[in-house]
Amino acid sequence: MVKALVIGATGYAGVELVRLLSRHRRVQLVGVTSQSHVDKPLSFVYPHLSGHVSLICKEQEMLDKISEADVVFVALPHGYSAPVVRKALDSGIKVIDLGADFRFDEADSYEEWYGEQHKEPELLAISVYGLPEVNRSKIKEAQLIANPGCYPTSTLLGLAPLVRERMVDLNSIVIDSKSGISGAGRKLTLATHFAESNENVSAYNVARHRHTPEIEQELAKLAGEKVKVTFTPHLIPMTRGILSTIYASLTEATNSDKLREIYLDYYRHEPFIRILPEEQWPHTKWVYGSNYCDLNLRVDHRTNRVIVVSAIDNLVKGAAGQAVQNMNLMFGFPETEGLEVVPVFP
Ligand SMILES: NC(=O)C1=CN([C@@H]2O[C@H](COP(=O)(O)OP(=O)(O)OC[C@H]3O[C@@H](n4cnc5c(N)ncnc54)[C@H](OP(=O)(O)O)[C@@H]3O)[C@@H](O)[C@H]2O)C=CC1
Ligand SMILES: CC(=O)N[C@@H](CCC(=O)OP(=O)(O)O)C(=O)O
Repeated sequence: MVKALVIGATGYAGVELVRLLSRHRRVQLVGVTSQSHVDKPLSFVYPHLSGHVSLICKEQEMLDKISEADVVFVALPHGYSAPVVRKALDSGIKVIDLGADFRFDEADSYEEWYGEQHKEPELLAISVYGLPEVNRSKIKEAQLIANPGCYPTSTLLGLAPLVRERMVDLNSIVIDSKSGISGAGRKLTLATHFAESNENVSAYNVARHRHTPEIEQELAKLAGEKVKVTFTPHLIPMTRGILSTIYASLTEATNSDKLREIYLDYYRHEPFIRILPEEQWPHTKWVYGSNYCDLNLRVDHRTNRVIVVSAIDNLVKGAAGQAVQNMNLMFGFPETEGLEVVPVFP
């Protein structure tokens, strides 16, 4: 059994990790931490866990527990992971960080887009960007995984085959994404207030969302050259899910059938990627609660552009599920272990 600790278990990403890990046959949860619910049972803070998880929330400083863990999941707001990650790595424990702290190759990019100094810049050299469909072999050897952001996950999986094959103009990519409210975490804010978010759709952080450089960095690795994208996120009144609609100009005339074949081939061994039948366009409800990323695409011959649509559950493939998938790879478990759930519908 692998012993796991979840730091920040009382957040939406952390509690989703606890839900998945509580059913994982090869994992024993040995500790959960919280900032504001110390000494309360986690199942009191989140009653849906009653009867499944009996752990008491501890304060993060109680990291002496760390010595008995084999893996530590960190689900803290960005900027807070670094000291925990350092401590775990120094104790020889593998780390999967769900925040943004270790996603960039360069500390300068983090500092520019997150507006604060990086606290452990030297660890960036050993962190592996945890997108299994792209980085599987590196993940297997990693000590530190930077779990991708939810918007980048939906976008990169939608674009990887086209960008790796250089079938699109790398300066023409436009990404329009819509996220459910849980993407903003459990903390209360005006933007996520019911009266202000219900029956409302709005764009935010236009031309300056912090996931833009993350998407560009990973696309550049696939393409072998710099990529600049236009990325616009929207908040929409649903609980979970991200739908990304991606537009790009084709470098050569091609047709939808040919591109579909490329996608089917590229993802043929991927357990969590579903290329939908021709007339079915991804719905967030079709992936709800699951680790799937549903994709479909079509060529618009009038404009010679391809349109790719991608749907994930932001808390599963966009966070906790992907983290479990990464843990499975790091420990040599079957990649789908603990993640074989049928999406909840309707
Ligand atoms: N929500 C999502 O869809 C996704 C989130 N992520 C990432 O996961 C991480 C967690 O996000 P999310 O779960 O949404 O956020 P939440 O706000 O829901 O949870 C944050 C967690 O961190 C704890 N915490 C907050 N501030 C501090 C602090 N100063 N010191 C120690 N602990 C603290 C909270 O404790 P308490 O509850 O006790 O206050 C809680 O457990 C973030 O880095 C986020 O970027 C990644 C992908 C998707
Ligand atoms: C709706 C909403 O607010 N979404 C968050 C993205 C959440 C996320 O997963 O991003 P990280 O993993 O990088 O934190 C945002 O736009 O910042």
